[in-house]
Amino acid sequence: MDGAWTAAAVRRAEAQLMATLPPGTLMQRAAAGLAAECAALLKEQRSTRTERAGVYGATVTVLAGPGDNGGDALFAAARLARRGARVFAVPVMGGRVHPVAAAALTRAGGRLVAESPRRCDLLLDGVLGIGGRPGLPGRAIDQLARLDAGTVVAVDVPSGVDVDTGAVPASAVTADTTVAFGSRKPCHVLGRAALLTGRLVLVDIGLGPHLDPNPAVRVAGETDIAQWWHRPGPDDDKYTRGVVGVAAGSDRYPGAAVLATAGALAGPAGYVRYAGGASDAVRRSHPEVVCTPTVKEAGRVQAWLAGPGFGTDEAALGELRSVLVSPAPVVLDADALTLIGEYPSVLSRREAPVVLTPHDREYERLYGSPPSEDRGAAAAALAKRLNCTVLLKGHHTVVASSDGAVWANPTGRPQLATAGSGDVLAGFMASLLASGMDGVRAAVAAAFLHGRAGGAAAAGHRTVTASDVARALPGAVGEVLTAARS
Ligand SMILES: NC(=O)C1=CN([C@@H]2O[C@H](COP(=O)(O)OP(=O)(O)OC[C@H]3O[C@@H](n4cnc5c(N)ncnc54)[C@H](O)[C@@H]3O)[C@@H](O)[C@H]2O)[C@@H](O)CC1
Ligand SMILES: Nc1ncnc2c1ncn2[C@@H]1O[C@H](COP(=O)(O)OP(=O)(O)O)[C@@H](O)[C@H]1O
Ligand SMILES: [K+]
Repeated sequence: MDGAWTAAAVRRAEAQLMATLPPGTLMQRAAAGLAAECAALLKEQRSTRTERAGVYGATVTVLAGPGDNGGDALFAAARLARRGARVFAVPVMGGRVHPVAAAALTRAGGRLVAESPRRCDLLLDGVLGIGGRPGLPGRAIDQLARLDAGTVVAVDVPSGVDVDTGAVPASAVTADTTVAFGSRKPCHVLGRAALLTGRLVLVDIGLGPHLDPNPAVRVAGETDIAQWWHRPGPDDDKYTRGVVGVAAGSDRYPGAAVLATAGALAGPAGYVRYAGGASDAVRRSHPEVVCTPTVKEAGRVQAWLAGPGFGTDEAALGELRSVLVSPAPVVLDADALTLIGEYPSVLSRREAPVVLTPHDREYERLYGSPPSEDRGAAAAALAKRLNCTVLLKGHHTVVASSDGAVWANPTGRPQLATAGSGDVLAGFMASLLASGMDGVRAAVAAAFLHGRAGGAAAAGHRTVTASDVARALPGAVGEVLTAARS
């Protein structure tokens, strides 16, 4: 399991590490990694001035703030200047810059200027790092507005974001690449700041052994998911692999039933039962699913999904109650969330795990106000209040457990925002629960694999439908299980 650490946690780890090293070592490690990444980017890109790719002759502009973040940027720029780049550094906070790094840059042939050429091949954002408060100084805003950069590289974090929460309450840099030192920070994986981060490159400066083993935000990878996955063995049968029940869809919305069962079929459970008013449509699309009209007639299952497209009337409320009296873990999505918002008491006295999967509007129905920009805290607050696991959907989906642990999903892309894609996710997650995975892991793994499937389905900029995502799920599962073995 990987993670993201707050500014304070990074500083504690840095202090421990720095005590073992000669002064300036860490900044040189950071600058060397940053310069290497910039050189690689310049090799991929033809300079607008020289029409040649590479560091030599490329124009590099540095926006330099007053602290060590500016220091990293200036030391890295000095390395590029030594390799023949034309470097212009613009101090953006009243002329205050890291003095030793600025001297290194000028020695290497770079220039400190009040204004750089309007066009540059690479813009280094060294305005603010983990010492930054949200927002940018006015001079940085002006420079960003006038510069035309081939590529924007943020040093450690995109300046202006709230490093610890991923909120972006004021102006901030939009980076193509962010080169982070030592560890991820929450702004790289949460909220709008994660979008401004662009591609994330981690430079190892030796911090790992000094970081708190409990990161502020957890980030699952292929190895975690492969470890959690229940692989069928020779003694398994369809029942021991888990039976998943899907209470979704209706005469009016048969599609939700078809998509939710498609998601469930892509998971590890051995048997999918469907309960609801869309049996004909489900049977036509998925002959392997066993259908009944109601939850009570469905028999025993190891996990339920309830909600997508099943309506919010009395009958739907009755079906939701039937699901919630079963001792099995449940995923509640879509209409079930609306019903929970109206009748929160249906969740009381429930002991088996519940995973709620709201998007922002559903969150508001459940919590009474929209999620704050601190999406980790927002998901955790709802999870605590309702004593459930919460998967808060969005461009960077967040999972929170009722005890306050927050996970950020590293996969996914905007093409997943397509009607019915949430139904597929919910069905798939219920199958993970039925196979024996706990609520938090099922939510984290489902979001990860759903994002991967969306990515595979959208390869080559293809338009993606929810059915495409469902079809791509088994491939995404196979890829993750295979990668973790090799
Ligand atoms: N501490 C270390 O050993 C290392 C730190 N490194 C770099 O150091 C950075 C942190 O440097 P600093 O602690 O000097 O802090 P920053 O460079 O992030 O910020 C400098 C100062 O800017 C001012 N400031 C903050 N927010 C502002 C705002 N919104 N508007 C105007 N002024 C504002 C504050 O006075 C702050 O102390 C990291 O992000 C990383 O880039 C790396 O060199 C690796 C090693
Ligand atoms: N901008 C975005 N970028 C990436 N993924 C997104 C974005 N917006 C939504 N998603 C994902 O798309 C899915 C949409 O689910 P949902 O809103 O429930 O749709 P539906 O109800 O139509 O099935 C979720 O997995 C969500 O995380
Ligand atoms: K920065």
